[in-house]
Amino acid sequence: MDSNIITIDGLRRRYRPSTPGAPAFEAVRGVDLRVRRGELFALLGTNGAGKTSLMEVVEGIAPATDGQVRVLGHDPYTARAKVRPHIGIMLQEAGFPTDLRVAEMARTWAATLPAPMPPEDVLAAVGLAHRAGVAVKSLSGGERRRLDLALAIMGRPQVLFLDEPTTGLDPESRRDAWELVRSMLADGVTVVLTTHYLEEAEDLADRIAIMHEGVVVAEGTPAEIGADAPATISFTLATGRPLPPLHGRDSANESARGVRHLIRTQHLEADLRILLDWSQAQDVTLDGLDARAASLEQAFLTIAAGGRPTHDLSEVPA
Ligand SMILES: Nc1ncnc2c1ncn2[C@@H]1O[C@H](COP(=O)(O)OP(=O)(O)OP(=O)(O)O)[C@@H](O)[C@H]1O
Repeated sequence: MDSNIITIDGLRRRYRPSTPGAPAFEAVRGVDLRVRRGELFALLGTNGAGKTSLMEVVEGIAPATDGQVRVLGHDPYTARAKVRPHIGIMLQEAGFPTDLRVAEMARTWAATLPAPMPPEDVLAAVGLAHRAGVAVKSLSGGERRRLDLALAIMGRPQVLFLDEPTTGLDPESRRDAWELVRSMLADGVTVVLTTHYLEEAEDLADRIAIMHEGVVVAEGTPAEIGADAPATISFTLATGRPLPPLHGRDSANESARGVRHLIRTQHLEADLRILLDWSQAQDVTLDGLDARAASLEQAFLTIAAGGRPTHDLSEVPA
């Protein structure tokens, strides 16, 4: 059996211009991705990177402008009837009728599914059992996200798409949602997640792709992506003076309290040792010294700043 449950090749999505004659906008600009059976794949990116535009095509909500997408072996748009019974979707904006009560909403949704889980069990799983009799429109933002999640998992999907599932949830509810997602993974469900919470991706994801301006600029396990990013060392010197030779690159800025140095390095320990030996020998203080290992967050910030982690790390030899 093919281990890839989703394949995406050369995907492009263009939006028609809102005014005649204006150029079309290409939100997804040639993306190739593979999602393996049973994994959690997280799609990250800056605002407007094209994540939702891509997800909508993979979910079968919108057609591709160009390229090929297969979900469970079918085109999710043209073969929607074959794909839809096996996928669960939690959109950013669900937009369901808000005057129904939570339990009615859950039962109504269950009636549309071939083999639903009992609605009461699903509401309990997302921590909404005590709100079953409340009108959906009266739920808080976080409670609505939980109801969205309940509806997405109710049909026992093979593939679950979660578009920013924990936005608006408080930290405890977020952890509860993660637990629920983990239990879905343990049951063999494949999960595709978009999120702005890097720790969520770092915690849950087997693999991650980071999008920027319509293309995937980094892909791998959280550790692989983080490892491509530089570690950083920062400190302030009261008076400007040349630093000793380092592996990493220094950028220095004048500040009210002296000169602020930011060193980006692939050799954190070695550079830190050089700096500490140097500061002791020179009898200077590294004020506000901060050293951070490479991380997914660093990789993301490098990309958001317009760089690509694997292309932006040329270092000067010590
Ligand atoms: N219907 C549309 N018509 C024209 N442009 C659109 C349309 N929908 C989205 N876009 C543009 O496409 C780009 C990608 O949007 P998209 O919503 O896919 O990004 P995103 O990565 O999901 O962003 P965010 O993290 O902010 O939700 C943005 O520049 C957006 O303005």
